[in-house]
Amino acid sequence: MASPALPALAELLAAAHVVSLPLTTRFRRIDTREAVVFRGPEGSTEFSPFAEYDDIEAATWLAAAIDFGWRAQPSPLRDRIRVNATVPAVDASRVPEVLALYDGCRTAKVKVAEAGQVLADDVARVRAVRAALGAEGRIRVDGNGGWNVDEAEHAIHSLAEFDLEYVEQPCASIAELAELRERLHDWDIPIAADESVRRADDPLEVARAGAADLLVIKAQPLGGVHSALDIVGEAGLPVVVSSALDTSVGLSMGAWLAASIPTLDFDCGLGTASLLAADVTARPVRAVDGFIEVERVELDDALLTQHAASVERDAWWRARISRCYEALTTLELVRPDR
Ligand SMILES: O=C(O)CCC(=O)C1=CC=C[C@@H](O)[C@@H]1C(=O)O
Ligand SMILES: [Mg+2]
Repeated sequence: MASPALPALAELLAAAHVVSLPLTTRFRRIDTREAVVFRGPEGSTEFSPFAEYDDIEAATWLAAAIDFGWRAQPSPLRDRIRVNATVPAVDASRVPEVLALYDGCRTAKVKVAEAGQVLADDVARVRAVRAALGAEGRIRVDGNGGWNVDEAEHAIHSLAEFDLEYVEQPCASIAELAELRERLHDWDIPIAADESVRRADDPLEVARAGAADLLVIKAQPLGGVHSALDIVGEAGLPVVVSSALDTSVGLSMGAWLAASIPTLDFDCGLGTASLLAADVTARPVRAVDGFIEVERVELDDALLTQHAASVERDAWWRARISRCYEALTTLELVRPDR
């Protein structure tokens, strides 16, 4: 499929606001989230690849921002999305305080396998989540590729008593996921792929390899709503739409994607506005009674000014946008299938 025409770089830069938002809880080893939000002709949109991503990887996130801000979106099939609470790798004693940030969520995703922690930390955290949610609650864990196959097998056996809905990216590689899936065959614990989708050269490889039971799908890393929908259609596996720790604008992109997927059986990881201590809109996309609304987000000028990034960071992001824009014109060489 040919890429739609890009807006001019000058138009993108003129529409851009670079912000730095404090987090309520340390997550992915960061305390502030930097993002660029834009007022596009179709509505507000976001570009917020993590700082360590190179320009080629970040260019796909820019394609997503352009898609959502400059291109008409599919008609949503639902007007609200059920979301999960996201529990960072905090001490078990902090679990009630973190869960309290998510109004009415019946599902929690718990970070495990954090560098510098041990399995007992994970077990204590997941135990505290089960105690807080009760028997009806759904618990999934996310290892972010932090275990090898033996460690993952051992950890999952230790966590199985808490009745896991699935385990997200327990190991880093597709080959490891496939082996672990074999070993867990009799345990009936599904494996979800996240990094093996969003950071892979080919997001469908993990599905083709039969290395996962479901896919975690994120709008920005997959090039936007249209592109992610194509991937979901081709993968033929159940999916969970999740955030990239976006501002409410990026979350609205994720919500739009989730609302456009015909079958959505899992609660989505789009409740993460609760991890931000500030946002770019007066009406943040936060869980109410366990759901977020599917709607366009209005940027708030006062908040954009209040949380504007420093002059240096603003210049860094604008230079990054310019380089990614340049890379977008050559991206087809990198990903010939899209
Ligand atoms: O899925 C969720 O519940 C929230 C989003 C989330 O966990 C993540 C957002 C951003 C970066 C990732 O490290 C992380 C993830 O691994 O899924
Ligand atoms: Mg993940």
